[in-house]
Amino acid sequence: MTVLGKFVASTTLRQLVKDGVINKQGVRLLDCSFVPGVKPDWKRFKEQLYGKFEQLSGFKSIGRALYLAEHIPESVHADLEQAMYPGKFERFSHYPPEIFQEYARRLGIRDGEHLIFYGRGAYGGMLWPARFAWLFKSYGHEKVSVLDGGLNDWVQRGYEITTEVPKMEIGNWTARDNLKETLITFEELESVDGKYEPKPEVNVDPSDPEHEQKEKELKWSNEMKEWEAKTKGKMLIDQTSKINFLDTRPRAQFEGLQDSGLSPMCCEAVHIPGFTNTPVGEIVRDDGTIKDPEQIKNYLNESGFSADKTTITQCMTGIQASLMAYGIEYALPNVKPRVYNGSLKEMEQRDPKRISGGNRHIP
Ligand SMILES: O=S(=O)([O-])[S-]
Repeated sequence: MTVLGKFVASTTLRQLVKDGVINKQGVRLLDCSFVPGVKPDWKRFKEQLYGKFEQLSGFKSIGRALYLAEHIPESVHADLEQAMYPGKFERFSHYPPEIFQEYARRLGIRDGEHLIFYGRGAYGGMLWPARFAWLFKSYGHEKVSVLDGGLNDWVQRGYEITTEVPKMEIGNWTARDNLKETLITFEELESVDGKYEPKPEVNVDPSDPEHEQKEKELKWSNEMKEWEAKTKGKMLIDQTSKINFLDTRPRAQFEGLQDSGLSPMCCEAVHIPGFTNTPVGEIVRDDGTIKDPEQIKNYLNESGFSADKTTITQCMTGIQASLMAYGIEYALPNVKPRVYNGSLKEMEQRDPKRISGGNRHIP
């Protein structure tokens, strides 16, 4: 069988579909159509729905409706709202491997299979598929591909679509814990020499009338001064000359010329100083296909990226950052980027002062 690369052309996939390879000869095809909604209440989710895939699969999902309306033959629908869960700070949090494995098995996935992800929407429909590809890599599964140009490219070529849903048996896929290699956490970003020192906090509920007074006291306390002396400018996230910190959002959002989605109540401005803006849209051609590795390399180099440094990608909730990380691995296989999954939405809640670069918010 053809060796499948990180991005698979529609022509290659069509041949696999025609030859009856999908679902039969170790290759699986997953439609990742997804339309993000408001973040569900994380506490209620944790209590009632965490890991309950039977229940979760019964909820209405626009992504699933899109899949049911038309999809590539032999594909099954993979839903990000089931594969991940709303965390306290993250929009999409990672389940422990043994729970994610249950979800993957429900999709019918078996050990050793090659997974091809495709989708629709922005950036050639490759955002959600790349998020899934990165997710599987985070659980130790490297045999992943993304359909180049997504469903749109497939349909443009006049290839067949269907409404038929293949019947899948429960798979036997095994997840491994590769989360530390592919992701970076807030705690690690804010650690000093590998040790995380949490910022002192007021132990009074924000709704308590005493809260404001306690906050003022803490601000000028010796405890806070000591913490600042230990951490200021010394955290991993402060090492901006030694690490490629890439903010993959569109330029207008990075600069604050367009609504960034960040709260003006918490953040002074719109990006973290020292992060380089490398919009992920610039590694995708106008027709929605991925640019050549050489073009991606040149783009990164022109942005000040250095292949010798550690690379960390971020965006708002980890989606654009995943496509960028996946694209970097495609162009530079020796670079092993890590995605800051919580991204700016987590930073906004945990260390909003850090978001102080670029313009102030647009009115
Ligand atoms: O792609 S995103 O996580 O910034 S919404």
